[in-house]
Amino acid sequence: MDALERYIHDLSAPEEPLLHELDRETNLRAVAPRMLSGHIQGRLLEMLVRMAQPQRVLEIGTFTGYSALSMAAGLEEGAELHTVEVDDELEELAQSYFDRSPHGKKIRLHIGSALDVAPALGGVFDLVFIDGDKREYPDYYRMLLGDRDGRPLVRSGSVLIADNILWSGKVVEPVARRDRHTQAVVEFNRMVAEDPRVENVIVPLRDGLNLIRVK
Ligand SMILES: C[S@@+](CC[C@H](N)C(=O)[O-])C[C@H]1O[C@@H](n2cnc3c(N)ncnc32)[C@H](O)[C@@H]1O
Repeated sequence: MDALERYIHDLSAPEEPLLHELDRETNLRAVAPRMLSGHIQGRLLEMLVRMAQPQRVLEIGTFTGYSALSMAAGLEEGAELHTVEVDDELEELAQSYFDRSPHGKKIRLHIGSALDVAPALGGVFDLVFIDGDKREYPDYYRMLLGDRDGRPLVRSGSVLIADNILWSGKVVEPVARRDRHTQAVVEFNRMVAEDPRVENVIVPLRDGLNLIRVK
């Protein structure tokens, strides 16, 4: 961690001990621990949830549960967070941390692809954190806005937060060098920027967040 990063960490709200433990355990046990949101992004997600006061949150891509627990900490009592993970091997670890957290009872963990699970949950979501497979980002967006089956999963005023939308800077590489992940992230960002139904701003925190509000 460089001096500026250390400064940011030291002068932001500290990481909850349970989240610190989850970060460490993820680093010991998970195949790609870098996928975890981490202290500062987790605190930002918590803050955004606290400000938007959603009653119903959807997360696409639970991984070990760090971002779900961060968002749940910002949720009011009675509000709920549905988090969807396609890899059933992650279920036990994520659920064990949800069970230990005072905010865990607000979280419902679903195993399966969000493209199947989310529409089946019914209703609309006030806030969505998109953090699944980058190659599927355009499909997640179509699903959420109702462009797949005519039934939107969001409403006017809903907030979408998409992670990794700078994809380690590869989004500005020449077209010929782009792999499938990069192509999909570039397509997603363009879809959002050209969609008159939403307004958005890209925040260059960590690997980039696209903050999107449905008009
Ligand atoms: C970047 S990680 C999520 C990190 C987590 N949100 C956090 O901040 O700690 C992406 C996760 O999405 C999952 N995933 C990929 N495709 C998915 C899909 N279609 N539906 C649900 N989860 C999916 C992967 O298995 C992986 O665990």
